[in-house]
Amino acid sequence: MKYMNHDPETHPTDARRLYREYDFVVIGGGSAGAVVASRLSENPKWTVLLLEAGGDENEISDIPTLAGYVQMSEMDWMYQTSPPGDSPYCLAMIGDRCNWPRGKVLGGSSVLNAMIYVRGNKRDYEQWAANGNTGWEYENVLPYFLKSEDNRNPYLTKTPYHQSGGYLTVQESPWRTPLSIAFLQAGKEMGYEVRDLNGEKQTGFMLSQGTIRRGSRCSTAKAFLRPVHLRKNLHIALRSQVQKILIDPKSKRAFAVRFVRNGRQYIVKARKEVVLSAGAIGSPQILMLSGVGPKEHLQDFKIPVLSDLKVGHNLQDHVGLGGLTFIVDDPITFQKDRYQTMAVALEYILKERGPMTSLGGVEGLAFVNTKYAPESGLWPDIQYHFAPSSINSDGEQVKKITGLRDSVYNTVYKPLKKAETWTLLPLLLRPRSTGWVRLKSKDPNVYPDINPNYFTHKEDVLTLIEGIRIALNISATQAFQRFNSRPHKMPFPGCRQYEFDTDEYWECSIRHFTFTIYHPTSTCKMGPSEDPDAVVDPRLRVHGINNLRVIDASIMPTIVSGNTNAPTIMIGEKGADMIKEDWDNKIRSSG
Ligand SMILES: Cc1cc2nc3c(=O)[nH]c(=O)nc-3n(C[C@H](O)[C@H](O)[C@H](O)COP(=O)(O)OP(=O)(O)OC[C@H]3O[C@@H](n4cnc5c(N)ncnc54)[C@H](O)[C@@H]3O)c2cc1C
Repeated sequence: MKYMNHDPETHPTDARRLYREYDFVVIGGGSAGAVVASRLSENPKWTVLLLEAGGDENEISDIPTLAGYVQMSEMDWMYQTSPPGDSPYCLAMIGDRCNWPRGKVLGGSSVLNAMIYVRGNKRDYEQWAANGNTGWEYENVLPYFLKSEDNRNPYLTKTPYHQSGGYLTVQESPWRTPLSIAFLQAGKEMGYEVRDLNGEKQTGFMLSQGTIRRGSRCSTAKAFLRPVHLRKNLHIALRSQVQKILIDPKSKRAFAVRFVRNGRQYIVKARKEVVLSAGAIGSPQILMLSGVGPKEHLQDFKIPVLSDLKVGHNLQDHVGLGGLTFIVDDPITFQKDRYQTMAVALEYILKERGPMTSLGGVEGLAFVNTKYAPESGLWPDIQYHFAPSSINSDGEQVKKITGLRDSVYNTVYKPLKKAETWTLLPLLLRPRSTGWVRLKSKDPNVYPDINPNYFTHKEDVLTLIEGIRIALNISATQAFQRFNSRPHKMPFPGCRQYEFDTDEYWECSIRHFTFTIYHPTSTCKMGPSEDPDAVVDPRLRVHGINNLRVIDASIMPTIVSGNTNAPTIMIGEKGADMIKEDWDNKIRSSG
């Protein structure tokens, strides 16, 4: 028992008896919320309540290669995009709708994600700052990336861009296929550098860095909440779904939160602040239900408007072509039959090594420039995820979680059942097309309308087509030709009328196998009061409302050029520090 108390990896307890009032109530224990709750409760004089709609993570979600199996489980909200309008997408999926998994579990989407650790490009943050978000320049956010980090690759911690000793363990997977080396060699052949893409420059190729610890997933719950599970001033309430933030209409002060737990409704008060960290879908939904959002939209649902803000607008996501598959001859790829064996499982359990530590199957990453990228070459517009597997490699699990239609799977991927395959996912880093999250009902249990509006801007389509052509060039390098790599040319049933490799063929393909790696952001955009689209100010306080902040991926003014988990954790760190600074200043000025 004593050992359990002191083990920094003992799971936090689900608080049974809650106080009526806390200094801070944090809504959502995801990538950002877990960080915020952990950091705020460092002050022993403050009481903090963390409300999380889901339960706890488990042994399955801990295993990196099983990342895809956590989707569509009870840990997943299982959102879907609404069917598209004039700009078609997700046509290869049942009902023309893409699945949008989000974590409904302590640790949030960091429990479902592929664990890839990428910080984005310096210029992303310079752009945020240039748009009025003072304090978010790269030099101001880098210290917060470092503060979290416990990097376990010594060659990286020697540089000024990495740190050890933080809560969040980051490391390369201890295992990889030989094709990962071909991927790096291909990059060199094409004139790119193999470098730390989280370091000085982002352009180039590298082996994936991931949020894993001793071969297992390092979610933000594991990283930031387990080590503080003995703190008396931090209560974590699981299976507690927030319905509304209560805001006094006169003073415009957020003073309490209403939530449902085990079928009962509760109200808990916040003495100092309410912090909303429910993610890019949950946060705008809760704000709108609480009277903060676009006036006309709220009036449609007869919700009294307390602050007329563009909540839910500006939805951004990284989108690309899924299922771009290449075939090789040698038995060196990641196939279910080859790697889901007892020997592999034992290697993972006993040695914390082996194929099961592979980061969601993504072994390599690259950032490259199409002809549309800025001339400096330092702000790439396409990212690749390299996987030594494809849609067919994991039985029908990938088909299930992507929602692929039988007709597509059976004609394009099923014939590859026995083939040795690998995949490149070309992803658009800075999409011009933006979408929205809107209420469908006043009922908090009804999921909102999620419309990413992919490909409404022609430039997005053209850039992605360039990205696909560069991917074909990667397969054509000597590094991959050693394995006789060639593209799988079977068209999607809806694209048979186009000749392979024409622009029309690729546009049709991306509108069919539209693939997101689930990076929705920007629905509660950060910006100064002059910015008509801003929801929160640069200190993450909701415009027009007192004592309410949003701290999660939804505040990004523009999506970062890279995977969004690490930047969201950084936002959690910086947001928590701003709260500390602001309350410190208040005490000083009142004393
Ligand atoms: C399948 C998948 C793969 C991904 N792969 C990667 C990757 O490899 N690398 C990467 O960098 N990024 C990846 N991402 C994206 C990344 O994980 C997210 O950007 C990040 O986790 C977002 O953090 P957040 O704090 O904004 O939201 P979340 O982490 O989603 O947290 C929101 C939390 O709020 C809770 N919540 C929501 N509504 C309520 C409510 N009403 N009441 C109480 N609680 C509520 C949720 O249950 C959740 O725990 C992936 C995402 C997914 C889904």
